[in-house]
Amino acid sequence: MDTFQVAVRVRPQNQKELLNQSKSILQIQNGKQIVFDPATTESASGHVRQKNLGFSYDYVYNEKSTNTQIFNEAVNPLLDKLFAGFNLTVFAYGATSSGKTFTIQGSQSEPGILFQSLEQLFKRLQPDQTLKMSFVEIYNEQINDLLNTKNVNLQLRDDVNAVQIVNLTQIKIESIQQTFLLINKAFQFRQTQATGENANSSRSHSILQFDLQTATNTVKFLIIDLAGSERLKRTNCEGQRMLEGCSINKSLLALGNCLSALCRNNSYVPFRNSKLTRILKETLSGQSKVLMMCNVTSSDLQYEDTLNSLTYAQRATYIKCQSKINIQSIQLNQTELNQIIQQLKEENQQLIQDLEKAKITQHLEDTTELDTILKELIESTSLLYLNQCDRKYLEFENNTENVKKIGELQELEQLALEQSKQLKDKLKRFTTEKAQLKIQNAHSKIQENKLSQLSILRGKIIEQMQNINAHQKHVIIHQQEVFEQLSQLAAVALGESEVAPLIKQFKRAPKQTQAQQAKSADDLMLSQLNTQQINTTQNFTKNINICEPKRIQTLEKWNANASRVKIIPGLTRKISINKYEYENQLDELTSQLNNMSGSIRRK
Ligand SMILES: Nc1ncnc2c1ncn2[C@@H]1O[C@H](COP(=O)(O)OP(=O)(O)OP(=O)(O)O)[C@@H](O)[C@H]1O
Repeated sequence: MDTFQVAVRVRPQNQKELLNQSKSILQIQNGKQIVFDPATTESASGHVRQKNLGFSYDYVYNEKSTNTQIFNEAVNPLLDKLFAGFNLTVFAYGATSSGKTFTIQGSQSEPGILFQSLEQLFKRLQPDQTLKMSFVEIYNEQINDLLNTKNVNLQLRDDVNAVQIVNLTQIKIESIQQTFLLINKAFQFRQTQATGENANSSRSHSILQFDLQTATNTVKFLIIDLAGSERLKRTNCEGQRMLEGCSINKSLLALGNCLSALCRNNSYVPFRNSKLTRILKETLSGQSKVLMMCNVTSSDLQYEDTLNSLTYAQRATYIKCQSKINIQSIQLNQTELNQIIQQLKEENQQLIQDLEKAKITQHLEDTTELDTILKELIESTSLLYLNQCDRKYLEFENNTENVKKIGELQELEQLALEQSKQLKDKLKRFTTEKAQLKIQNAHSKIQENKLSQLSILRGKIIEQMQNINAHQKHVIIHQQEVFEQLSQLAAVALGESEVAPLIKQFKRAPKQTQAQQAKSADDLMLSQLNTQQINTTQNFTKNINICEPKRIQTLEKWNANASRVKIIPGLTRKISINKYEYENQLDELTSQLNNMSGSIRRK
């Protein structure tokens, strides 16, 4: 049995996915293999992508698989190992709303693997063994005690082999009922919020630990429900939710980096980069049996997320660490000894096979390592371009509310950039012709990703520009009409000699700009957004206000006549109004013009 096992679970499509008639992009081939975007798939948008990527794992579960089936096949055998003296960690990974919490906690009718494990723990517990429990969450890089809510922001302390959480509450548990109550209460304190994708999204990583103790030995069983990896755009998160999202993504990226280093057997593994990876150091460095439950949906609405999760999980399958039995001073009965002997035999067999493989296929291992690095490079550059394009679009929107998001995206870009740089450095040692060819292919793929992200960005910007232009065009046409009416009224109030130059200036302005600036149809349309024209309009309305006394004078003269007819040179319409209509119209038109100028400027 491998020390690090990976199971993938595909959840049934949810209401949103069904309503959108989304297509399935996953094809489960057997209990161990899955094809992403198989050759026959067509997405909801009709666009055929067909990456046709095959992945294999220790277990693959489909939409109909139940928590009980998963527990019996993947978790229960690991509990044997726990009782034989091995530490054990089960963690759920996946995008937001992919079903992690459902797998761990389950529902009333379908208890998750946590509750099923608990039943087994109590069933197998020997009189000389005790069980203790602790429960924390990591929220925004802060560790909070879920068994004592006053105990927040706990610190970590490095011991020889493990990292300890200082002042952590540990409660001795003696019955299932007592433990259920404690856990259910603790869940209420866990940070959850509604996001665009999940009405009850976990915003923290939760780590539940059971210590199985005898007089001489302690083994640990960790059940971890990670917060969902998320693309900030998809979850529509802002403010606090967005900060949480960034912190979640950062710690998951740190975990991914540790997994990569482990699968390449690097001597240095960057555990210290996040609280999550510091806590998991003991688990991941071979002192624990590990089951990673990777949750995904088959819907093509989550195309990128599913691909990312499957790739992340695939990387974990390369980890070949040897778990050590957790011996302090251990007294084992015959059955336990037999189990350990069997375990050691299996591992020994595995080692012999690995050694043989290593001797014969040294260069193949190099190729595998190169493949892994290139795969990660493609992933991290894709993430980089995605973030860059998201940021560029926010910058284009030029909205003050975006400033914070832009800063956060820049931070993520920086991380992805650093990771890509490190990976590129690693590529330098692969110098054979075959390796160079692979590297060249990967670079073409990276370039392709970049171009496709840029073309999406370009499409979004053009669409937005067209919306803006259509709006501006409409406002300008309307503005000209209003201006014309206003000119006539103003001429009555101010006299033609004062108004005529302003009218001339107003009418001439667009021609100058068009001639100077228009290079294409788009430019021509944009040139109508004429600052000079707006300025003239504003001056014009200002003049009318400044000339208020003159206007009153004119109006007084007007009293003598009940109505008046006037034609202004250069304007086509006649006006025939009385004093009150005149005043009302002038006020209304002036304010309309001001509003429109403001509207154009804002756009
Ligand atoms: N296998 C499944 N069968 C039925 N319903 C499921 C399954 N998996 C998930 N769901 C439902 O999908 C929704 C989202 O699942 P869940 O909350 O477990 O996602 P999550 O990955 O924990 O999300 P987040 O990271 O946002 O906390 C829930 O309503 C859950 O009941």
